[in-house]
Amino acid sequence: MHITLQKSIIAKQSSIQITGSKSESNRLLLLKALYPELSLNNVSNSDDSNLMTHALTTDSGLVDINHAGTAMRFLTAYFSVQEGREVTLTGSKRMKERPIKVLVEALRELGADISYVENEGFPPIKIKGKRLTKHKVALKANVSSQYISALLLIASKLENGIELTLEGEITSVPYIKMTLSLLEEIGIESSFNGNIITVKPGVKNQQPKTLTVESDWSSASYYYSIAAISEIGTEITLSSYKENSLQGDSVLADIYKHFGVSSVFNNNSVTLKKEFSNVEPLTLNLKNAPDIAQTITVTCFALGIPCDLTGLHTLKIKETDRLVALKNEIEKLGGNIEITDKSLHLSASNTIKEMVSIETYHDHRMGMAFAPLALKTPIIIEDAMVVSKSYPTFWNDLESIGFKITK
Ligand SMILES: O=C(O)C1=C[C@@H](OP(=O)(O)O)[C@@H](O)[C@H](O)C1
Ligand SMILES: C=C(OP(=O)(O)O)C(=O)O
Repeated sequence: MHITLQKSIIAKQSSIQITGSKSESNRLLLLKALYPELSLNNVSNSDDSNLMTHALTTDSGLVDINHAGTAMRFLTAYFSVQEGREVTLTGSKRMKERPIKVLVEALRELGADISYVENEGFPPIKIKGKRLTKHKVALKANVSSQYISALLLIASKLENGIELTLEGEITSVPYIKMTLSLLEEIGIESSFNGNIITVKPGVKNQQPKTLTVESDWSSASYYYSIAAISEIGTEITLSSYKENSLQGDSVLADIYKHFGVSSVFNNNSVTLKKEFSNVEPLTLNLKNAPDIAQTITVTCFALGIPCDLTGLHTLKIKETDRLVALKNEIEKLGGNIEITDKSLHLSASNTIKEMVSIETYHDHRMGMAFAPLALKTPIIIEDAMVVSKSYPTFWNDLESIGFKITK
C-alpha cells in the first residue's frame, strides 16, 4: 500500500504513547523463556517482538522470523541450548543475505551443533540443541553487536557461564551494555573490562519479578525530526520514557539540541520543544546509534543543513543497504549525497522536489525517516505498512498530530 503524506494543521502541543523498545523486548522475551518467573510490562507490539514471542512458544521444527535481525541472532543462541530439540531457523529473502557466521562459529566453538541449510555463513540454519560445556570464546566485534548479545543472553544457562574476547573495534556498544544491564536486573552477574566480557552461571536470588520495558527510543527519533522541522514553539510529549535509558538511541535528546529541539523529562514522559532555528553543519559518529542515521540525514536534508555522518559500517547489512537506499531517495528529492561503505556526506540544499515517491526497500526506517519531510512538501511513501516491523501504529500516530494521509 502506497500513501500520500501531507501537512494538515500540526498541533502546537500533542502527545503520543509509543510501544515498548523492540530491543529490550526481544531480550526480555528470551530471558522470560529461560526464567519463567519473570513478568513483563509494555512489551513491544512490533512484528519483530510478535515473531520472537511466537518462536519461543511454538514447538514446530521450522521457525520463520521474517525480517527480524535480533530474533534471528538471539534465537540461534537460544535453540543451541534447547537439549534434544531440532529447529530450522529461517527468515525473509533479505534475512538470508544478512551474515550470521561470526555467531555460528562462536557457538560451535562452545560445542553447538549448527549447520547451514542453503549458503555457508547465512540463514537458514539447522540447530540441534545440546548441553554446551565450554565457556571461553573469541569473536569479531565489528560486524554486529547482536552476535555478542545473543551469547550473553544464554550465558547464565551454561555450566561455567561465558568468557568472551571481543576482537577488533566493538560496534553498537550500548546494545551490549543494555543486554548486561537487563541480565543484572534479573540477578545474573557479569563484567565488561576492555575487550573481555564474563557472565557467571545461574541467577542470584531467583524470585518472581516484574520488569517494565521503556518505550522505543529509535521510534522516538521520528518525532525529534518532526519537532526539528516544525515551527518554533511546537511541543510533542512522548511516553513512556526516562532520562537514564538503557537504550543508546536516547542520545537523540543531546543530538537534537543541535537542531534547536529541547527535551524535558517529567512523569515518565519526555517533551520535545522546538526552541530555535539553526543551520550549522553537523558532524557525528553514529557507531553507537546506527538506527538513527536515516532520521538524522532526513532532518538535515529538510533543514538544508550539510552533514557528515561516520561510523555507519553496519548499515550495509541491515534490513536493506541503508547507505545506498538513502542516496537513491535523497537524490530523487533533489539532494546531493555522497556515500562510502561507512560514512555519508550530505550537501546543503534549499529545494525539495514535490510528490516524490519514496521506495522503502522492506525497511521500516526508510518509511518512517522520510515521513517528516511531508512538513515541507507532499510526499509518497511506498509499501507504507513496512513500519510494522518496529512501530505498527506509526501512521495513525502521525495523523493524530496533524499529518494528512491519503491511501
Ligand atoms: O541488539 C539490538 O537490539 C540491536 C543492535 C543493533 O544492531 P548491530 O549491532 O548489528 O548494529 C541495532 O542496529 C538493531 O536495530 C538492534
Ligand atoms: C537493524 C534493525 O533491526 P534488526 O537488525 O533487528 O533487523 C533496526 O530495527 O533498525
